[in-house]
Amino acid sequence: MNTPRVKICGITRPEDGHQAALAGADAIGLVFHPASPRYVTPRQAAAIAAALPPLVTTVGLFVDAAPDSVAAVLDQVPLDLLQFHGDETPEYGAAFRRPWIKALRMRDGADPAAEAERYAAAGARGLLVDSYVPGVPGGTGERFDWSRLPGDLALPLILAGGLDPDNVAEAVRAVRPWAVDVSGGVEAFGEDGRRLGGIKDPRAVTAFIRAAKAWP
Ligand SMILES: O=C(O)c1ccccc1N[C@@H]1O[C@H](COP(=O)(O)O)[C@@H](O)[C@H]1O
Repeated sequence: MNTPRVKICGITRPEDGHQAALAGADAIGLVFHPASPRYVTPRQAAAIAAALPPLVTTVGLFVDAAPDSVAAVLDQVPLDLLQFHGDETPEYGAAFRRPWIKALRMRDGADPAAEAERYAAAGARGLLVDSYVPGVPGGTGERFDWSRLPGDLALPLILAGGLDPDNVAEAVRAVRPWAVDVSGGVEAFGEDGRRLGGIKDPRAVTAFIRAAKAWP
Protein backbone atom coordinates (compact mmCIF):
# COMPACT_ATOMS: atom_id res chain seq x y z
CA MET A 1 0.00 0.00 0.00
CA ASN A 2 1.09 3.59 -0.66
CA THR A 3 1.87 6.10 2.03
CA PRO A 4 -1.30 8.18 1.90
CA ARG A 5 -1.26 11.66 0.47
CA VAL A 6 -2.67 14.29 2.82
CA LYS A 7 -4.91 17.20 1.90
CA ILE A 8 -5.54 19.91 4.47
CA CYS A 9 -8.77 21.56 3.39
CA GLY A 10 -10.44 24.84 4.28
CA ILE A 11 -7.31 27.00 4.43
CA THR A 12 -8.25 30.68 4.75
CA ARG A 13 -4.90 32.31 5.66
CA PRO A 14 -1.53 32.26 3.84
CA GLU A 15 0.30 31.38 7.06
CA ASP A 16 -1.85 28.30 7.60
CA GLY A 17 -1.22 27.05 4.07
CA HIS A 18 2.50 27.63 4.43
CA GLN A 19 2.63 25.84 7.78
CA ALA A 20 0.68 22.87 6.40
CA ALA A 21 3.12 22.59 3.51
CA LEU A 22 6.14 22.70 5.84
CA ALA A 23 4.52 20.01 7.97
CA GLY A 24 4.32 17.76 4.89
CA ALA A 25 0.88 18.35 3.38
CA ASP A 26 0.67 17.17 -0.22
CA ALA A 27 -2.29 19.41 -0.99
CA ILE A 28 -4.27 22.26 0.47
CA GLY A 29 -7.94 22.94 -0.18
CA LEU A 30 -9.55 26.30 -0.89
CA VAL A 31 -13.31 26.45 -0.39
CA PHE A 32 -15.25 28.52 -2.93
CA HIS A 33 -18.66 27.65 -1.50
CA PRO A 34 -20.02 30.97 -0.18
CA ALA A 35 -22.10 29.37 2.60
CA SER A 36 -19.06 27.72 4.19
CA PRO A 37 -17.31 29.28 7.20
CA ARG A 38 -14.12 28.44 5.29
CA TYR A 39 -15.10 30.37 2.17
CA VAL A 40 -12.33 32.36 0.50
CA THR A 41 -12.62 34.96 -2.22
CA PRO A 42 -10.48 34.47 -5.32
CA ARG A 43 -8.26 37.30 -4.09
CA GLN A 44 -7.69 35.60 -0.71
CA ALA A 45 -7.13 32.27 -2.45
CA ALA A 46 -4.53 33.78 -4.78
CA ALA A 47 -2.63 35.15 -1.76
CA ILE A 48 -2.70 31.72 -0.08
CA ALA A 49 -1.48 30.00 -3.25
CA ALA A 50 1.31 32.57 -3.65
CA ALA A 51 2.62 31.78 -0.15
CA LEU A 52 3.04 28.06 -0.85
CA PRO A 53 6.38 26.45 -1.63
CA PRO A 54 6.57 24.54 -4.93
CA LEU A 55 5.16 21.06 -5.44
CA VAL A 56 2.15 21.47 -3.17
CA THR A 57 -1.14 20.87 -4.96
CA THR A 58 -3.77 23.60 -4.71
CA VAL A 59 -7.31 22.22 -4.79
CA GLY A 60 -10.37 24.39 -5.42
CA LEU A 61 -13.58 23.11 -3.83
CA PHE A 62 -16.95 23.96 -5.39
CA VAL A 63 -20.51 22.91 -4.58
CA ASP A 64 -22.92 22.96 -7.53
CA ALA A 65 -21.38 26.22 -8.74
CA ALA A 66 -22.40 27.85 -11.99
CA PRO A 67 -19.74 26.97 -14.59
CA ASP A 68 -19.08 30.67 -15.20
CA SER A 69 -18.22 31.23 -11.54
CA VAL A 70 -15.75 28.31 -11.59
CA ALA A 71 -14.19 29.75 -14.73
CA ALA A 72 -13.92 33.17 -13.04
CA VAL A 73 -12.01 31.61 -10.13
CA LEU A 74 -9.74 29.75 -12.54
CA ASP A 75 -8.88 33.07 -14.18
CA GLN A 76 -7.64 34.47 -10.86
CA VAL A 77 -6.25 31.53 -8.86
CA PRO A 78 -3.64 28.96 -10.00
CA LEU A 79 -5.59 25.82 -9.08
CA ASP A 80 -4.04 22.43 -9.85
CA LEU A 81 -7.13 20.34 -9.16
CA LEU A 82 -10.90 20.95 -8.93
CA GLN A 83 -13.01 19.22 -6.27
CA PHE A 84 -16.73 19.00 -6.99
CA HIS A 85 -18.56 18.40 -3.72
CA GLY A 86 -22.22 18.67 -4.76
CA ASP A 87 -24.45 16.88 -7.24
CA GLU A 88 -22.28 17.68 -10.28
CA THR A 89 -22.65 15.24 -13.16
CA PRO A 90 -19.72 13.54 -14.92
CA GLU A 91 -20.33 15.81 -17.93
CA TYR A 92 -20.09 18.92 -15.72
CA GLY A 93 -16.69 17.84 -14.38
CA ALA A 94 -15.32 16.94 -17.77
CA ALA A 95 -16.29 20.29 -19.29
CA PHE A 96 -13.56 22.27 -17.49
CA ARG A 97 -10.72 20.35 -19.14
CA ARG A 98 -8.76 20.50 -15.88
CA PRO A 99 -7.81 17.70 -13.48
CA TRP A 100 -10.79 17.10 -11.16
CA ILE A 101 -12.11 14.81 -8.46
CA LYS A 102 -15.69 14.09 -7.39
CA ALA A 103 -16.96 13.90 -3.83
CA LEU A 104 -19.55 11.31 -2.87
CA ARG A 105 -21.50 11.80 0.35
CA MET A 106 -22.21 8.40 1.86
CA ARG A 107 -25.96 8.64 2.29
CA ASP A 108 -27.98 5.39 2.62
CA GLY A 109 -27.73 3.48 -0.62
CA ALA A 110 -24.65 5.35 -1.89
CA ASP A 111 -22.66 3.05 -4.17
CA PRO A 112 -18.98 4.11 -4.31
CA ALA A 113 -18.04 1.35 -6.77
CA ALA A 114 -20.69 2.40 -9.28
CA GLU A 115 -19.97 6.11 -8.82
CA ALA A 116 -16.24 5.57 -9.29
CA GLU A 117 -16.94 3.78 -12.59
CA ARG A 118 -19.31 6.53 -13.74
CA TYR A 119 -16.94 9.42 -12.96
CA ALA A 120 -13.80 7.59 -14.10
CA ALA A 121 -15.38 7.22 -17.53
CA ALA A 122 -15.62 11.04 -17.69
CA GLY A 123 -11.99 11.58 -16.69
CA ALA A 124 -12.20 12.19 -12.94
CA ARG A 125 -8.87 11.59 -11.17
CA GLY A 126 -10.26 10.40 -7.85
CA LEU A 127 -13.35 9.72 -5.75
CA LEU A 128 -13.52 11.54 -2.40
CA VAL A 129 -15.88 9.87 0.05
CA ASP A 130 -17.40 11.99 2.79
CA SER A 131 -20.11 11.67 5.45
CA TYR A 132 -23.70 12.48 4.64
CA VAL A 133 -25.39 15.00 6.91
CA PRO A 134 -28.70 16.32 5.53
CA GLY A 135 -28.55 19.99 4.60
CA VAL A 136 -24.76 20.30 4.99
CA PRO A 137 -22.69 19.75 1.84
CA GLY A 138 -19.42 19.01 3.66
CA GLY A 139 -17.00 19.98 6.35
CA THR A 140 -19.34 18.31 8.83
CA GLY A 141 -16.73 16.83 11.17
CA GLU A 142 -18.74 13.59 11.14
CA ARG A 143 -17.35 10.12 10.48
CA PHE A 144 -19.20 7.41 8.57
CA ASP A 145 -18.96 3.63 8.68
CA TRP A 146 -15.75 2.90 6.76
CA SER A 147 -16.74 -0.77 6.33
CA ARG A 148 -19.23 0.45 3.68
CA LEU A 149 -16.28 1.13 1.34
CA PRO A 150 -15.33 -1.63 -1.11
CA GLY A 151 -11.68 -2.73 -1.27
CA ASP A 152 -11.25 -1.90 -4.92
CA LEU A 153 -12.49 1.09 -6.90
CA ALA A 154 -12.07 2.33 -10.46
CA LEU A 155 -10.59 5.58 -9.07
CA PRO A 156 -8.06 6.43 -6.32
CA LEU A 157 -9.99 6.77 -3.05
CA ILE A 158 -9.69 9.92 -0.96
CA LEU A 159 -11.11 9.39 2.52
CA ALA A 160 -12.75 12.34 4.30
CA GLY A 161 -15.33 12.95 6.98
CA GLY A 162 -14.58 13.55 10.64
CA LEU A 163 -10.92 12.63 10.47
CA ASP A 164 -8.59 14.07 13.12
CA PRO A 165 -5.10 13.44 14.53
CA ASP A 166 -6.45 10.73 16.86
CA ASN A 167 -8.38 8.63 14.36
CA VAL A 168 -6.54 9.06 11.06
CA ALA A 169 -4.05 6.22 11.62
CA GLU A 170 -6.93 3.84 12.34
CA ALA A 171 -8.69 5.10 9.20
CA VAL A 172 -5.63 4.49 7.06
CA ARG A 173 -5.21 0.96 8.44
CA ALA A 174 -8.88 0.14 7.90
CA VAL A 175 -9.46 1.70 4.48
CA ARG A 176 -6.01 1.96 2.88
CA PRO A 177 -6.96 5.03 0.87
CA TRP A 178 -4.88 6.79 -1.72
CA ALA A 179 -5.23 9.98 0.31
CA VAL A 180 -6.93 11.45 3.37
CA ASP A 181 -8.60 14.83 3.60
CA VAL A 182 -9.36 16.84 6.73
CA SER A 183 -10.92 20.18 7.47
CA GLY A 184 -12.61 20.58 10.87
CA GLY A 185 -10.46 18.04 12.72
CA VAL A 186 -7.36 20.25 12.55
CA GLU A 187 -9.03 23.57 13.35
CA ALA A 188 -8.23 25.61 16.44
CA PHE A 189 -10.73 25.96 19.27
CA GLY A 190 -12.17 29.30 20.38
CA GLU A 191 -12.64 30.40 23.98
CA ASP A 192 -16.15 28.96 23.88
CA GLY A 193 -14.68 25.50 23.20
CA ARG A 194 -15.99 25.41 19.64
CA ARG A 195 -13.95 25.01 16.46
CA LEU A 196 -12.89 28.24 14.78
CA GLY A 197 -14.06 27.56 11.23
CA GLY A 198 -11.17 28.17 8.83
CA ILE A 199 -8.42 28.77 11.42
CA LYS A 200 -6.03 25.84 11.64
CA ASP A 201 -4.16 24.69 14.73
CA PRO A 202 -0.54 24.14 13.59
CA ARG A 203 0.06 21.42 16.20
CA ALA A 204 -3.03 19.52 15.08
CA VAL A 205 -2.04 19.86 11.41
CA THR A 206 1.44 18.50 12.13
CA ALA A 207 0.08 15.66 14.30
CA PHE A 208 -2.48 14.74 11.63
CA ILE A 209 0.10 14.53 8.84
CA ARG A 210 2.51 12.50 10.98
CA ALA A 211 -0.20 10.04 12.00
CA ALA A 212 -1.55 9.69 8.44
CA LYS A 213 1.88 8.99 7.00
CA ALA A 214 3.03 6.66 9.79
CA TRP A 215 1.77 3.62 7.87
CA PRO A 216 2.47 0.72 8.25
O1 LIG B 1 -15.00 22.58 4.50
C1 LIG B 1 -16.10 23.04 4.17
O2 LIG B 1 -16.58 24.02 4.73
C2 LIG B 1 -16.86 22.38 3.07
C3 LIG B 1 -17.98 23.02 2.58
C4 LIG B 1 -18.73 22.45 1.57
C5 LIG B 1 -18.36 21.23 1.03
C6 LIG B 1 -17.25 20.57 1.53
C7 LIG B 1 -16.48 21.13 2.54
N1 LIG B 1 -15.37 20.49 3.07
C8 LIG B 1 -14.98 19.14 2.77
O3 LIG B 1 -15.68 18.24 3.62
C9 LIG B 1 -14.89 17.11 3.85
C10 LIG B 1 -14.87 16.69 5.30
O4 LIG B 1 -14.60 17.73 6.17
P1 LIG B 1 -14.36 17.45 7.74
O5 LIG B 1 -12.93 16.99 7.89
O6 LIG B 1 -15.33 16.42 8.18
O7 LIG B 1 -14.56 18.77 8.43
C11 LIG B 1 -13.52 17.42 3.31
O8 LIG B 1 -13.44 16.79 2.03
C12 LIG B 1 -13.53 18.87 3.05
O9 LIG B 1 -12.76 19.07 1.90
